[in-house]
Amino acid sequence: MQSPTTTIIITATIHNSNLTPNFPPKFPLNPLRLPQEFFNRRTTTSISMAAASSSSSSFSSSRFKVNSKMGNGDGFVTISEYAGKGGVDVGDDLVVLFSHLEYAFKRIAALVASPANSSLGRTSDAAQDIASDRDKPKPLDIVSNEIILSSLRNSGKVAVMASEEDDAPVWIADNAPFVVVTDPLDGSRNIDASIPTGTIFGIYNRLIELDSLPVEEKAMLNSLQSGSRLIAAGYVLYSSATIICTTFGSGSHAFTLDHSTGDFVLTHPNIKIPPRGQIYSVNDARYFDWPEGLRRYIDTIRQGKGKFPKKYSARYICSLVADLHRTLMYGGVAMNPRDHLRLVYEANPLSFVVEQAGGKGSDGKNRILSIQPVKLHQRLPLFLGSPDDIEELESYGDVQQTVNPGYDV
Ligand SMILES: O=P(O)(O)OC[C@H]1O[C@](O)(COP(=O)(O)O)[C@@H](O)[C@@H]1O
Repeated sequence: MQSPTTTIIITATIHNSNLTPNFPPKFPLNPLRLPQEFFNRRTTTSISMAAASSSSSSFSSSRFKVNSKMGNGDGFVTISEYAGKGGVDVGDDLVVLFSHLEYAFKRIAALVASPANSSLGRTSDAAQDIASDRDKPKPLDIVSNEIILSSLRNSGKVAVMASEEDDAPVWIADNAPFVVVTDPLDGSRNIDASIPTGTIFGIYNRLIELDSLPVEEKAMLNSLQSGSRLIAAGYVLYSSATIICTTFGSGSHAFTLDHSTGDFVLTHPNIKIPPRGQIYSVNDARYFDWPEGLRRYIDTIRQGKGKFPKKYSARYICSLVADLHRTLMYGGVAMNPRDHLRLVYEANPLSFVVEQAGGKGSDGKNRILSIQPVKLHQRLPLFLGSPDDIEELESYGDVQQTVNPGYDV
């Protein structure tokens, strides 16, 4: 289905005396395997990162630098190296958990890219018979959920996992330090068209003050922590490249899967979302179900009559992680104005990443990370993006879609 990052290795002998003496290149044309000089030029630039902002964090990572000394001296920095003692030092427990998560993400990347699994993207006949709801979990969602659960169990570091695919949180181990919330495979209904999909995850400390409660109760309360208590979060984009974009509370950083080594290597350190973009991302077939304020906002920026005096362009993949990743790179606003996306599994982790990149996450009125979840599968409108764009959008007041008739596609 989806193709993994492609490594082109030029092996042909070129018989053309007009070509420069340096051609053909003696190295594989893999962007993650550029010649040492090239990578050194980029990595010798030290990158300062702001102090961790979450007071509940179990580690402290005041100011730190990423430079060419980090890693194995080959110019590559893996997530473990970045997060480990030579890097930001988030603590051994979190480094171990991440290495197990990475394994799960690689398995899901292989799964969504495998021709053998194309039928898993469809809702099973049995499921179709009992429900017309388009939210019905598909086999790929379920398999991805099991992959993540198995990695979390094997890590020994997770007390409870709450997943969009499960009705209730799964208690895993009594004394393990972390709580993981996840949407294992978002956008899976796009899979038959090879459109990018994603995993979303958030990590909290286990609340030890709840340890004496019955299992079901402590599982639920640990999972309902406010987004402001996240100690790490991120998303994985399964697209032309497989990318983990993550934050430990001190900037957002993206690591790209190098298929030649199986490592996720740091390719986008300290991402900064542009303060304003020129792209809006929304399913605007819903225009006539929108409230007046949102219609006016979109009409205004389309015509270049907003605070930014240029006409905006529209982009909408209908795959949240992909729409957000583009927004982080280019700026603008990605939104779903109806109460469709989940606070615990989607809005909170993604807002943490966006805020750490200098952007904003809002429900149209309030900062997402300050909303206390009251239900595990709570849904809400979600607006993520450049700070100036989100502020302008919020200034229209009436931007949350309350009409939600349910949509077939
Ligand atoms: O139908 P809408 O409102 O455009 O929703 C699209 C959004 O739904 C999602 O597919 C998630 O919904 P599901 O949980 O039903 O898969 C996102 O990836 C996407 O951004």
